[in-house]
Amino acid sequence: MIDMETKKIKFIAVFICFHLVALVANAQIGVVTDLQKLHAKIDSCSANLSRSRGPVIGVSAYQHGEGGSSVPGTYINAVIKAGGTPVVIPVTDNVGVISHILNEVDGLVLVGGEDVNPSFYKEQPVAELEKVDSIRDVYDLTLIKLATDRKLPILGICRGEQIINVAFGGTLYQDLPTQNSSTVQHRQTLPREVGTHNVSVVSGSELARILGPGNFMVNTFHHQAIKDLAPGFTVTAQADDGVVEGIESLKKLNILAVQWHPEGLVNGGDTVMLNIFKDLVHRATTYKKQERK
Ligand SMILES: N[C@@H](CCC(=O)NCCCC(=O)O)C(=O)O
Repeated sequence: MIDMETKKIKFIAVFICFHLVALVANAQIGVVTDLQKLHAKIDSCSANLSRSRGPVIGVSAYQHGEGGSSVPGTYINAVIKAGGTPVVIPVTDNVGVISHILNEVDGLVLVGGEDVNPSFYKEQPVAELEKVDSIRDVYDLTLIKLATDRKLPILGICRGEQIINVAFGGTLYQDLPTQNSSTVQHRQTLPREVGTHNVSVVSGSELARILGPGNFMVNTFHHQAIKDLAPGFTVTAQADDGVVEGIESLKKLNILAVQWHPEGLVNGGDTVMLNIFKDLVHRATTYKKQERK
């Protein structure tokens, strides 16, 4: 018969072990310049580290240099802080490669970048259209098609929100200042860790459940925005001038997107905006259990 005292000791022992594993799971090696010390640090991490990390989150990239791919570290760090395991998806037009990678991830982040070619929403380019990367457009649209075929959870950020809208039949203002001028500045010069304009989150939306209802100061780095909302989506946040700042899919799809950069605010210590990434990790964890068993 195990008496109460023994039960208490066992509970405390399990509690301490759990927190030790959680601490080790976030172990960072830091800067080491001696090979033996580096190997010792790696070995000191628990063998079951990979099992204690969260779902694998694919992160889209920019084309960089001669056919290279890159993504700002703020996106990567926000996924890690939220408990996910980020993997950068190389920019390629090889559908087999993208398909193979999406078979191995549990969620997807579509990051920011260049203007979307207006041909994808059947418009002629205006003079104020900025840099377009047609290979990046095809890559992002391929990611969206293959990810939604798999019912993968998606988080779109800035350009990511815009190209999701285009992918499902919506359109964009090609240049806000000339096509939808307002007093709200949508391109800040202050660092991305600083919010510079207000957004109102629509109560009853998933975004309101994630952030809480009401108003938030967000950062802003865009001159385009959603004009006609794609069918099957709803607006979840707007700036004071009515510019769409958040959308989410209705029913079947599993897509949430924002025009601002929560990863930049997270980089400045914003724990409320971290909840946007924690929501993606939660959705990815559910996907992993239900769709990839
Ligand atoms: N070109 C579009 C989208 C702008 C955008 O994604 N900005 C962020 C770039 C930096 C980053 O990826 O963090 C527009 O101007 O509206």
